[in-house]
Amino acid sequence: MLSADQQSTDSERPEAAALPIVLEGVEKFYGGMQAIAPVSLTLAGGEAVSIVGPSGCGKSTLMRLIAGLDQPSGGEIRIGETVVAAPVADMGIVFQRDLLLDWRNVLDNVLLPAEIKGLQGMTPRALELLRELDVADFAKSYPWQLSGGMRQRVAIARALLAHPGLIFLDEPFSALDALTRDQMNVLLQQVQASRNATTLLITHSISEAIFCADRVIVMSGRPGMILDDIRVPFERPRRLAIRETAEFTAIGRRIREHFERAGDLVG
Ligand SMILES: Nc1ncnc2c1ncn2[C@@H]1O[C@H](COP(=O)(O)OP(=O)(O)OP(=O)(O)O)[C@@H](O)[C@H]1O
Repeated sequence: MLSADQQSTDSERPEAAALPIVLEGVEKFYGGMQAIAPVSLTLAGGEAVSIVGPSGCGKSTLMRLIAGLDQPSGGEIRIGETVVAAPVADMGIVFQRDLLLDWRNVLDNVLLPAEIKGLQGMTPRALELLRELDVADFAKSYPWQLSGGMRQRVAIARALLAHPGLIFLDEPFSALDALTRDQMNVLLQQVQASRNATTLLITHSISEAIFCADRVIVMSGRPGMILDDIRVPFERPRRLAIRETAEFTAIGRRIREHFERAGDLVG
């Protein structure tokens, strides 16, 4: 017999519709300092987009503006038909620091957004996500018992819990060792491929930006502006071996040349 928790329906909601994101002349000043020069950009619903650029060029600022966590100094951001003026409800977000609560076990960490939003019966959904991210065996463990890669898997599960139509990832893997980061890149593109969410990934890694995205936006040093917008042609699911192909290498070279020209080095 199902428990009361399992009988509820929030857990079975369909994936949210993937929404397009439109930026028109978006700029940001902090005091007299221009962090972002006017940026215009359209992300199609369901598109997986990476933003790569030198440190301090405004990548995180841009993501915060799109997520409604900060307001632009000029221009407009729309998600679907709605102008962003407050934190966006339909989003899952993953940061470099996983922000897991050490006193809650893994399952309860994943369920935290459901508690905050008052969603009922999300335990089956949370367990299903932990299975998808290959950490179900650790559902009753505490974050401090997990490796960095496992913690980020849990953070991704938490971000996906409420079926978000938008997934934002701000340098999610930059604290991980190289091998774990490769595994997480494969996992992320699997997660993207099996969902219909618009995904924005911020990264310093050119290789990660290409591997995980349908499109790479290259930003200049501060004030951040768009230098290039590159379509990534590889089919999904992707294997790490595509990084050795001439096509992948050529995209990497094209991105690197922007930074070499400007004197910025990116990993
Ligand atoms: N709340 C703030 N108040 C004042 N200045 C800020 C604030 N947030 C960011 N900045 C400044 O705006 C610029 C862009 O910062 P942002 O964090 O968006 O860059 P980034 O490209 O994400 O950098 P990194 O790759 O190093 O994380 C930086 O010069 C930063 O110091």
